[in-house]
Amino acid sequence: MDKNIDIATEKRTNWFERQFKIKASGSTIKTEIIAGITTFIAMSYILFVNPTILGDAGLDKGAVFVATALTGVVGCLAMAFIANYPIAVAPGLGSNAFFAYSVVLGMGIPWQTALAGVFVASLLFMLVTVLKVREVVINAIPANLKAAMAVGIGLFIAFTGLKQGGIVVGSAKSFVTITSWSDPHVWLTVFGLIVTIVLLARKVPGALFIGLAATAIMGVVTGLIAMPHSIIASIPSLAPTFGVSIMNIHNVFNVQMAVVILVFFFSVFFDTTGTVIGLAQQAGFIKDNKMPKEVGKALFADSTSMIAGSVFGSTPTACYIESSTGIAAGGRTDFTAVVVAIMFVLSLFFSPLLAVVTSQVTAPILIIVGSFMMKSIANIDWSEFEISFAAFMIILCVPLTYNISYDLAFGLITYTITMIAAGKGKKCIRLCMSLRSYSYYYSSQCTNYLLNKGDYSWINQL
Ligand SMILES: Nc1nc2[nH]cnc2c(=O)[nH]1
Repeated sequence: MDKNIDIATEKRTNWFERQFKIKASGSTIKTEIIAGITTFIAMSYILFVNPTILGDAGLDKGAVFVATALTGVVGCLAMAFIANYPIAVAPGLGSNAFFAYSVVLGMGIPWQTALAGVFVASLLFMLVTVLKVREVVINAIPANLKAAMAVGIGLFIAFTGLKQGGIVVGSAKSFVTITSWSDPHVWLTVFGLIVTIVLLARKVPGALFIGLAATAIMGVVTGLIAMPHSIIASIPSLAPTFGVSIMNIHNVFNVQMAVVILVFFFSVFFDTTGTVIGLAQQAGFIKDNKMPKEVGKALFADSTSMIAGSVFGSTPTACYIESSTGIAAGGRTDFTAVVVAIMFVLSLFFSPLLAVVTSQVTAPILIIVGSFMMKSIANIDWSEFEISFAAFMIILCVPLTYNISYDLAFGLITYTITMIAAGKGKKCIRLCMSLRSYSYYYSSQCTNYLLNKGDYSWINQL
């Protein structure tokens, strides 16, 4: 009898090891669990920040809370079982602020249509990954302009944070100005900002989450935020946002939405590619400076979760840079990502805490994440005027116009003018030609894939 139990346990252990290769990776189950929990703590603020930001755009907060958690579950499991990486996936901070404040409130696009745009962008992302046209996409927009977009969106997010927190206010004389400091809510934002930047500077794991929690507690203690009625409750309904993206797909066929879709697509694509390579480097997965084949699978996993997220009612997903905390804690296998997925499931019962996450509580995070995006400014070639002026126009106009289609248009038009004037017009034309020939080649590849439907071996070749 004991022998039978032993054999059964050994079989289970073998399955577990075959699946997650924990021993083979030089890790232990305990280390992987600790790594998963560490990553989750570092990123869990998104569960409360996402509903607050998307709530400003008119989405139901309870539904977005559930959509965020479910997207995290799908994303982490997809990353674990498709790419086998210890990387967590959830709706990205940055794209949600961009969705709410620029696309919906700035450009006046209904949130239902914007969500349909996220769905189309995620299909495009998946198509590009499956057809392996990574390089074409990477080369499609000049590197300097891509970097400028990230910087501009970073400035935009930080500006939104300053506005939400009440630190920067409107002015009839100078357009914007500093607050009068008479509103105590503004001081709550300042408190949160100071606590969070001190924690970040001291490299405390989960600094953003702890900063958010400290600001919310300070708000409740000082009476600036109402006490929540409870901490645990049943799961809110997903009905207000579920499937809305698909039902509104007919509204995305116009130029304005085409630009929004491209911006979502490009920002997710470059974010995921960059983050996965950075994290794979940290985990020691990159040998001989060769791009690991799992990068393609990670892009596929991310696009899968982005599709799921947009159907649930959430904004584009990202491979979370916070996964670096779990990797630093020793996480080396996909089991780390599975643990994060389990934590997301458990978090579904904590929705009442949403009530204490007001805009003063999220403002410090927006300002800080904006600063994270500034680092791309170093990738812009400031020595060549014909390049740098277009980049400058994009950076300047993203926060000032609140309208990404104008920014991209300003950037591309000034880039074309200055490049032609500098006698480098051929570079722009060559780019268009290569895009056209790639599109012919890959449309035939696409047909092949469709004819081979039912055969999923191609996932291994991503
Ligand atoms: N890479 C990445 N990490 C994040 N962590 C929180 N939001 C994001 C995001 O948009 N991208």
